[in-house]
Amino acid sequence: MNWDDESAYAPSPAADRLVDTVADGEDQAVEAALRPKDLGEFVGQERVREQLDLVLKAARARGATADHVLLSGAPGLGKTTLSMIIAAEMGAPIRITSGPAIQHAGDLAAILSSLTEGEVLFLDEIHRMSRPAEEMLYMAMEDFRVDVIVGKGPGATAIPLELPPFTLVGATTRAGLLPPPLRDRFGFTGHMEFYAPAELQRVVHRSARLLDVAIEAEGAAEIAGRSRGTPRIANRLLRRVRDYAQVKADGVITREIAAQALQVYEVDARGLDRLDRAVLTALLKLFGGGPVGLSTLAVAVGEERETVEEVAEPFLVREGLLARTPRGRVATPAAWAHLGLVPPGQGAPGAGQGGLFAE
Ligand SMILES: Nc1ncnc2c1ncn2[C@@H]1O[C@H](COP(=O)(O)OP(=O)(O)OP(=O)(O)O)[C@@H](O)[C@H]1O
Repeated sequence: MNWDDESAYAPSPAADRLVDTVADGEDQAVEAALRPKDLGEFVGQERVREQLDLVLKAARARGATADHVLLSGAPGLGKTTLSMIIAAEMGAPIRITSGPAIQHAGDLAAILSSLTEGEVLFLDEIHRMSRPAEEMLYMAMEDFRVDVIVGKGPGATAIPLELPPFTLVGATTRAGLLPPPLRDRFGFTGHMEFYAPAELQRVVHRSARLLDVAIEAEGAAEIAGRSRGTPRIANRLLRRVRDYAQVKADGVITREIAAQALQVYEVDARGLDRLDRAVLTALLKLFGGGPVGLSTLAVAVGEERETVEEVAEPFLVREGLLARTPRGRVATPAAWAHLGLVPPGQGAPGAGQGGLFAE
């Protein structure tokens, strides 16, 4: 994706998917209530948690401001939550902004110059900051100083401005997009992984308790298994299943209720939704499992090329259901199994075609 392109900021055509990783309005309204408040409450991410715990404890023992922290990982894995925990653990206030909101170096200078000593500055999508702002940030991170340019042209002068020590917490979906000079200025880098089902089950239990929802262990496991390794999706599915349990049952989320509810919302046992299944079904049924070109596949499902490539495929690839090869998209044996279809030539005699088109 070209980050300088205005269209990159437009909502994704699949933005209202229940399994979308980006927060919608409803998510934002409830997420504040569901965020863990300290490292002890933060589920999973053992390595990052343990290392961060050491960094923060050491800073506290020295009476110093914590080193700058870079958090990388997919949306909805808890980067914002961790930044708030860092501030809370350091007993410091937090300021939250994002790369796209800082288009001019002056925007950044205004924020930096108003920070108080020890404050945490959370910069989400740090890879989308403008180049001049990025260059100003280098100096601010290293020397706690910025040069504010006053005037224009030959008469312009740089006025140095001292900053109080602060902790920058940068978040990015792709650490590889950051220029090395910026990456190198972080004292600690934590890579957030997708969550294991057992961890998501704990997230669901915790959220259910906070939302005052009755849930059985197997109900939480059912939701966790369909949440694509992402707490934000787990919390969203939990809210939809809660609605279903209230309307169709006695309000208690059991395994059956969770499965029935998510069938209504078309999120299958592995977390694939209608779009994912449409792509996979076309690949298997129309193209015999591939290889097929991306454009052809997109036409077959009636979606834009970009939607298939950027919205549907990453999860299918991660799940080992689809492979991107130089000759085109190819389904894996797991894809056939997941949709209950038999690859051509592998069925019982006479079952090939029937299996291919079986539901
Ligand atoms: N480890 C965790 N334990 C419990 N809940 C979590 C955890 N990580 C995330 N959550 C929950 O998931 C939701 C999304 O988390 P958060 O906003 O921190 O993600 P993010 O990585 O910052 O996403 P984005 O990149 O879109 O800003 C929050 O409501 C939070 O409560």
